[in-house]
Amino acid sequence: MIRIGIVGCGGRMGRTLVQQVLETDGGALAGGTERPGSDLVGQDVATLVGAPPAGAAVTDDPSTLFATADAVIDFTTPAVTVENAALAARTNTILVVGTTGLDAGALARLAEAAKKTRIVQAPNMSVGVNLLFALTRRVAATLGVEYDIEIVEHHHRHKVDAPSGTALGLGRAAAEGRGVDLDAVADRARDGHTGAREDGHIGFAVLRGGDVVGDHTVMFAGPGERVELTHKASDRVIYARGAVRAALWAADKPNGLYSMTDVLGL
Ligand SMILES: NC(=O)C1=CN([C@@H]2O[C@H](COP(=O)(O)OP(=O)(O)OC[C@H]3O[C@@H](n4cnc5c(N)ncnc54)[C@H](OP(=O)(O)O)[C@@H]3O)[C@@H](O)[C@H]2O)C=CC1
Ligand SMILES: O=C(O)C1=N[C@H](C(=O)O)C[C@H](O)C1
Repeated sequence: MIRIGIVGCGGRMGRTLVQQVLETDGGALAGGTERPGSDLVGQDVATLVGAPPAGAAVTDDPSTLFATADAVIDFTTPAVTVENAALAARTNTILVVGTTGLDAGALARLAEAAKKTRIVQAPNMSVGVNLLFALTRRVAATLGVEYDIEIVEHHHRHKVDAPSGTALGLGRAAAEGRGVDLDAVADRARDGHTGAREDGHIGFAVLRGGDVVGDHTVMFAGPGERVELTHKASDRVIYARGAVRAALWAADKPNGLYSMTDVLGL
C-alpha cells in the first residue's frame, strides 16, 4: 500500500486527485495541504469529495505531509512546487509534478532535487496527450518546412498560465521532430503589423473561456492541404489517473527525474 499525499487538495485537480486515490487499489490517502488561512485546514481530506473520513488531515505545513507520505502529488503553482521538491529530496519522498508554468530555473531545481529522490514531471498526465506528443514529433519529422506549424489551445477561464504547458510540450515535440530548438522558432504572440509568417516558425494561439477542461490542436498548414492533430479533454480524471499511476510506478525506481513517457513506456 502506498500512502499518497495531495498538495493543494482543495483545488480543481486537488479534489479530482483525492477522489482518484480513494478509488485506486494499492493507494491510500496520507493527507493534503492547503495554503495557511484556508478553511480546509484541519478537515479530513477524504471529506473534501464527500467521502467518509480516511483518517488523513489537511494541513498548512507541507513538512508534516512529506514526513508521513510515500508519494506526494503536486498540481499547484511553480513557487509551491519548487519548495515541495526540496522537501521531497530531504525526506526521499516520491514527487509527481503536474504544475505548469515552470521556468528554466524551476525545472533546474526539480532536476537538482531528483538526485535525492524520484520525481515524475509532465505538463499533461493523460495517455491521449502523451500519445499526441509522439504523433506530433513524427508528423513534424515527416512533413517539410513548407508545412507551417501552429498550435492552438483552449482552456477554462480560471487558467493562469499561457500558452498551456501542454501546448509548449507539443511545440517542443514538433521542434524535436524538425531537429530545431523551440526557443529559436517559437512565435508565442502576434499583434499589430507583424509582417509575414517566417519559414520554420512554430506559432501558438491561446483561447480562454468557459469551463473547457483542455483542448489542443497541432496544425500543419501546407500548400493545398492541412493536417490537424487534436486532443479534447472532457474530464480532469484523465490527468488524475495518470498522476496516481506515476506515483505507483515510481515506487521501485531509482532516484531521477522522469516524465510520463517513461511511466507509459511510450
Ligand atoms: N500536468 C497535468 O496533467 C495538468 C496540470 N494542471 C496544472 O495544475 C495546476 C493547478 O491547476 P488547478 O487544479 O486547475 O488549479 P487550482 O487553482 O484549482 O488549484 C491549486 C490549489 O493549490 C492551492 N495552493 C495555493 N498555494 C498553496 C500552498 N502554499 N500550499 C498548498 N496549497 C496551495 C490553491 O489554493 P488557493 O485557491 O487558496 O490559492 C488551490 O486549491 C496548474 O499549473 C495547471 O496548469 C492542471 C491539469 C492537468
Ligand atoms: O490548467 C489546466 O486546466 C490544465 N493545465 C495543463 C496545461 O497547462 O497544459 C494541462 C491541461 O491542459 C489542463
